[in-house]
Amino acid sequence: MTDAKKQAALDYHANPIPGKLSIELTKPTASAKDLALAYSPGVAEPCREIAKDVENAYLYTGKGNLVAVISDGSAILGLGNLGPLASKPVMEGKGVLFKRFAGINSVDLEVDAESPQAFIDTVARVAITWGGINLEDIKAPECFEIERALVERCNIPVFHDDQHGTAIVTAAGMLNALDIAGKALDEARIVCLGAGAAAIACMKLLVACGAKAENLFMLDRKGVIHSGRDDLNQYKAMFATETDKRTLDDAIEGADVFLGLSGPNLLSPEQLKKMAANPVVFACSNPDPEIHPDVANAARDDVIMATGRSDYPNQVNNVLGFPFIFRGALDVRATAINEEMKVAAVHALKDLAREPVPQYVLDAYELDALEFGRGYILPTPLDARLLDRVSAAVAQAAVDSGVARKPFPAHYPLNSVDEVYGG
Ligand SMILES: NC(=O)C1=CN([C@@H]2O[C@H](COP(=O)(O)OP(=O)(O)OC[C@H]3O[C@@H](n4cnc5c(N)ncnc54)[C@H](OP(=O)(O)O)[C@@H]3O)[C@@H](O)[C@H]2O)C=CC1
Ligand SMILES: CC(=O)C(=O)O
Ligand SMILES: [Mg+2]
Repeated sequence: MTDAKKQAALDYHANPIPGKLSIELTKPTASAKDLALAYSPGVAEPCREIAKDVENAYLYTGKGNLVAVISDGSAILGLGNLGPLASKPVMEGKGVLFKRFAGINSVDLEVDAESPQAFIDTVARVAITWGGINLEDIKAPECFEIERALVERCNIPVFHDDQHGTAIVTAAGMLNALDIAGKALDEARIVCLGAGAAAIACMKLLVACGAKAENLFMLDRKGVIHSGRDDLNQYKAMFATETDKRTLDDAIEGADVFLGLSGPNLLSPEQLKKMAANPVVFACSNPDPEIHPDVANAARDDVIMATGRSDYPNQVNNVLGFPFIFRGALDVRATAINEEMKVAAVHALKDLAREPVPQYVLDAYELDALEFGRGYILPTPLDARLLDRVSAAVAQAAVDSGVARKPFPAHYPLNSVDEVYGG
């Protein structure tokens, strides 16, 4: 970013008041009578009802439309471990996206925990407060055990966005991009740079969608993850291949796909030139991709290029997933976000990209035209149809797979966030 853009970003966060979120009141408070309902003595009545039946918390408090965005700051975007407080702008940012795109209220919680177990215990003790938990920017491998333990201990959806949100959006974009390239997922040779939270989940979901394990190379800081290595954790070991390739230079030769979930500027133009025809490059590291789109497009004119950023075409970013996945899950009061719900979200996203783009989206991106193809493999976050398409698909999958505690919402389809509480 230029110095001017960096200053603009700081000004945006600082002015007119610090931060990006505020809390609003939903009930009248103008009179003494109002206060007697909102607080003492009236507030005692819902307390008594919830004590009789915990389900009443959904009726008398904001729990059912409230998601906690929780981080320990150990893997903030691609910036690394900057600690919990430095993660707050990102967590507030996720809250902005929850509210703006799905009408979901959120609180951000930055936890200064001395160990994964301390983090788990802290979150588990306060989990009853919310309708769902979105774990964010927690590094691998700790994130896997943290999510597993919290799923087990909480009876609300617990979802590590960097794993599953990213994997859902990546899989949808990948299916479309390969289709445009004239290639099939089950034949594509895929190189994944990064072997952390996002990378492991993306590769697992791509395999579930049809990618062949023998066509995958995953790399971490030490190079290709192969079966001769004795320094692999159990999550990386699942992707260890029998190969003599050791470096990105070796693995990238003839590859159909490069998926970057690692750090900035790690794929060179020379390496991109070694890929097969019509290469698909998802350089998803934020804020700076593994290869800048301008550099990639200059290196070859047949590349199908995506990044995690909002300021270039083809944004492959979990913002296309988590707001709507939680919307659908909350609206059927799902106890979990399971594989069926994730796959339903993949297909809803993939299919929406093939429909004509509304004029307001073109206006928002200052474009004359946008249609399914190399420069448009996924809907943009500003496409209001995401709210209904993805949420409805997720809600239906929750009902069909038996994790919903309420039927498919009668107030769907959702045309806007103004409709999320029904009529
Ligand atoms: N576009 C999107 O929607 C999303 C993008 N991301 C991006 O993905 C990246 C990883 O995030 P996340 O998985 O949460 O973080 P993790 O800390 O869990 O994983 C980071 C991984 O990147 C690897 N890595 C870092 N530097 C290098 C390098 N120089 N060469 C090879 N591998 C490297 C690490 O290797 P090692 O294991 O050896 O340490 C590790 O496997 C970030 O840049 C983040 O912004 C994440 C989520 C969503
Ligand atoms: C987008 C996101 O969640 C990340 O880069 O970590
Ligand atoms: Mg993240």
